[in-house]
Amino acid sequence: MTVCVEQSVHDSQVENKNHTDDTNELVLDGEFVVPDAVVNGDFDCPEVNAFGQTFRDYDAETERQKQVEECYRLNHIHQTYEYVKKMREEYKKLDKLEMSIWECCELLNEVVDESDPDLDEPQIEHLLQTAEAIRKDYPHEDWLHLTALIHDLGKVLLLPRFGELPQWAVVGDTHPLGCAFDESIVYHKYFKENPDMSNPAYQTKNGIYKEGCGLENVTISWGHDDYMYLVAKENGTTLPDAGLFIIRYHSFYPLHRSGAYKHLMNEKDTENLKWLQIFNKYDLYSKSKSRVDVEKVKPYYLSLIKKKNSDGEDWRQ
Ligand SMILES: O[C@H]1[C@H](O)[C@@H](O)[C@H](O)[C@@H](O)[C@H]1O
Ligand SMILES: [Fe+2]
Ligand SMILES: [Fe+2]
Repeated sequence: MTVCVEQSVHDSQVENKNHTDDTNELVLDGEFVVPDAVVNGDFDCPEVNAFGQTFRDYDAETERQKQVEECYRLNHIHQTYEYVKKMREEYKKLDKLEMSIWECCELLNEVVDESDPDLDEPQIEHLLQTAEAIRKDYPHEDWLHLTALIHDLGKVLLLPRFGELPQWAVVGDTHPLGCAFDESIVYHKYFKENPDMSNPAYQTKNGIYKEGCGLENVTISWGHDDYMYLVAKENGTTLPDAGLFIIRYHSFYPLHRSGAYKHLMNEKDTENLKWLQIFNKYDLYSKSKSRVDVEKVKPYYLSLIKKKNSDGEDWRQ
C-alpha cells in the first residue's frame, strides 16, 4: 500500500528548497500501521513559535538570535571528525550516573537550549509538549509517545553531573563529519574556520564514505541525539528501530528537512526516515508558551516507562 504523508510545512519555513524531496511517499510493507492522522493530515502546523515569530527563522534580528548564532558558530568551528570520535568513545562508557527516565526528565527543569530560536522554556516542557501533541493525533502509537518523551534527554550533558559540556557540544542541528558540509546546514559560513576544511579527503560529496553505506556508518556531529541513542541502546531498550532512529537523527535537519546526504542512506534508513518526518512536525511545531500540567500527565508517562521495563510486553506494532 502506498499513501501520501502530508508534509504541511509552510513554504517560508523550508530552509533549502534546492534538494528535491522524494520522501513524501510512504510505502507500507513494514510492521507499522499508518495512523489516520498521517493519511488525513490532521496536524495543523501553527504559524508562529513561542516568541510570536515564524519557526526556524535564523535571520530574525533579536537578542535570542544572537545567542543562537553564537552557539552554531562555536559548533561549526569545534566539531571535527576527531572531536566526535573522541566524545563517542568517552560517553559510550556510560559511567556517569544511574537514574530512572522520569528522574532524568525532571533534571531537564534546569536546562534551557541556547540553539533554539523557537523556545526558551525549560526542556521538560518541550518533552511533554511534543509527547502530548503526538499522543493526541496518534493515540495508539504508544512507542512514539515514549520516544517523544525521551528524545531530548541527552541534553543532560549540559549539567555538571554529566560533564557540563558547552551548549555547542550538546544542542542544535547535527550534520555529518568526514565529507563536505552541505549548504543547507544553518550558518554554514562558520565552517570556514573548522580544521577539517583543510583535509581534502573530507571535501567531496561522499568524503570517506561509500554511497548507500547506511547512516549508522556515518559520523554525525556530537550532541544530545547520539548520546541518548547510546544510552537507550546500551540499556537494552525495547523501543522499535524507528524510535531509536528518531532519537538518533531528529536534529539532522539537513537530511530530514532539506534532503541532503540521502546518498549515504541505506534501505532501512529510508523506511525509518518516514517516521522521523512524522515525528519532526510535533517536535518542532508543538513549541509554544502554553505549559503542560506535569502532575496531570505524569501517571500516563510513568505507565509507559514501566511498560518499557516489563519483560515480555511488546510495543503496539
Ligand atoms: O535548536 C534545536 C534543538 O537543539 C533541538 O533539540 C534539536 O533537536 C534541533 O535540531 C535544534 O534545531
Ligand atoms: Fe533535540
Ligand atoms: Fe525536541
